[in-house]
Amino acid sequence: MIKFPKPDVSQFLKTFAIGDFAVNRDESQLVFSTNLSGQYNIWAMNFPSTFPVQMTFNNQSCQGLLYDKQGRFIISGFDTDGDENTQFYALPLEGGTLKQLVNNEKVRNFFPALSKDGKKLYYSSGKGNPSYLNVYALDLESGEEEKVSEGKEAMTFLYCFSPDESSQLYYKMYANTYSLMFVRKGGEDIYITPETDEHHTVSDALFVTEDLVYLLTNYDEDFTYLASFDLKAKQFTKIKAMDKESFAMLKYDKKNHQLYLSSEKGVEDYLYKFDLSKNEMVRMQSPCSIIEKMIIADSGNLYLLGRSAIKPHNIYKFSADKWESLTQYSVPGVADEDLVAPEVVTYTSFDGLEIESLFFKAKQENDNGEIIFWPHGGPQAAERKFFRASFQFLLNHGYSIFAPNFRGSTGYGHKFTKMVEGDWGYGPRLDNVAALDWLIEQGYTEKGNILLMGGSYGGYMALLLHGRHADYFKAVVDIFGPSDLFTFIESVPEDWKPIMDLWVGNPEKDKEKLIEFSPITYLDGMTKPMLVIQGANDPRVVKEESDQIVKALKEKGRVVEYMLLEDEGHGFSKKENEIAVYQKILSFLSEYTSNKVNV
Ligand SMILES: CC(=O)N[C@@H](C)C(=O)N[C@@H](C)C(=O)O
Repeated sequence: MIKFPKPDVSQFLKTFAIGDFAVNRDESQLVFSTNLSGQYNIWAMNFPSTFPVQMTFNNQSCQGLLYDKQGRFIISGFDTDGDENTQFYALPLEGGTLKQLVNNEKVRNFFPALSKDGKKLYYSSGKGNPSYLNVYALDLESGEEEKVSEGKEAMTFLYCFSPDESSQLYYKMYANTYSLMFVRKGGEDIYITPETDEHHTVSDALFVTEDLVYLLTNYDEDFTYLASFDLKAKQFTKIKAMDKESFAMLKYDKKNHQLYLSSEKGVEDYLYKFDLSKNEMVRMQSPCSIIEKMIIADSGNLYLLGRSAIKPHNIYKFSADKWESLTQYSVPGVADEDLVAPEVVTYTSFDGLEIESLFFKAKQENDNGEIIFWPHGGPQAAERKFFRASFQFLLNHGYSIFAPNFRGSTGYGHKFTKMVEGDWGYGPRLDNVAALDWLIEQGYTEKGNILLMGGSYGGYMALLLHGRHADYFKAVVDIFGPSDLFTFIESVPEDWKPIMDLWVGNPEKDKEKLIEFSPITYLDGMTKPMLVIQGANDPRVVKEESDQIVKALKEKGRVVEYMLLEDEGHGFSKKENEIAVYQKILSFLSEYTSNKVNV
């Protein structure tokens, strides 16, 4: 028999991803945004065939994908090379040429929604109100546009319509941990959680009838539960909570009068069905450990986008009590047994707080004894059991990866998530230091021998840990991390600015704290070799955040390499760039470890 060579490690980076999807009403077509051609485009499956057909060729990732309710066209949002200034387009069902509908240059537009007759496109936009957003209705026949709502006090989005479109649900975001929803009905705004000064969130909601809304909220609780709001009686009712789980997504199956819910519990998601007639919650088997989107068709069929630790993005269909995988994405040429699933470990932090973490241990035959310490981004997010091609690539090269869900992470209750607010650089930093000490105590590594890498808030934490605790590390990779909290606060998108005081701090009132928490304060401590990676169009952590730390370190004569990607934003959306970035990281890491590889 022919003996084939081991898979080329660059194959890990040739795994495709799916950003979004939509299904038309009669389920004859499904469209999805994927990088199958190396760059993100929209592709379709024209059922019964599941063979993917390319629909767009503009090579941009898509934000917002929906069908006209009568199935005549598709609406899609695209930005330009990661600038997040999303504009909306119509796309014919057979694909091809896009027709631009919304062109608010250099403006952020969000959440497209179509009227039932498909004549009006509603969207939330920074146009005329960059901090709090306005909602516009564009008449697709006449091209005339009217402002239907003006955001005040907080970023305000149109969320969805009632069945006869006479009322709308609006989402008002004061912070990641403080977001309310209200129904606009007959000129009145009716909040769907009881009035309180206590911060809480409404993370999803929908109309089941004109007068009945179901919602997910943590009002008066730490974890998010299912509740209802009766618009006639103005009555809020708690319906169902699950122990230490937060419901995250809610969908209504009208045909079977039931709800589908996803819930977050630490590093994985669960899937539930709630029978509205019997008030009964049943846990379902899920095809993946992380659920990213669900759509319920009129027939009651459930479509789900998700991924697992060793399985990349796929779209699944649940019909007649069976799951079917509509896409077949996997790591090309790599067997499941060559991929690494993480172990879930818990350690105790400096003040007794328990921190759950994912530990990806390189397979014995690949293990080079090196550990990469990975603080995640967000920070109000978490490292979870989702496939990352970059992790599998590094694991295959022998690097183990440790990723702690330090205080501030999601998935452990509202109080835990709030712990990072106004405390970017103390508690979370010491949770990371406790993780480093745990790794050393357990004999996995030694002080001074650890590789440090993170993106965004994780990049910020990598810089801060480097500046204040350099003795743990031998090399550091910062991927678009804020380096100075004062310049970061000033340069974020306008619609983030109202949340900055609570989230990060106020430059005047919290001046001392922001100096203490800014990595740039600790330049003298940053003595280890460093690689900085940045997308030139990143609107969240702008290029200047990386430019200034690189310049300051170079002036001090430190070893620092800088990789700038001209056509990327807050992430690497183009395969060619993604491969170049991780090849660069690999060669950088191997230069500072005993492990020499040819790349
Ligand atoms: C407002 C907010 O929480 N934004 C996050 C999703 C985000 O983009 N944070 C950056 C700083 C990151 O860490 O990714």
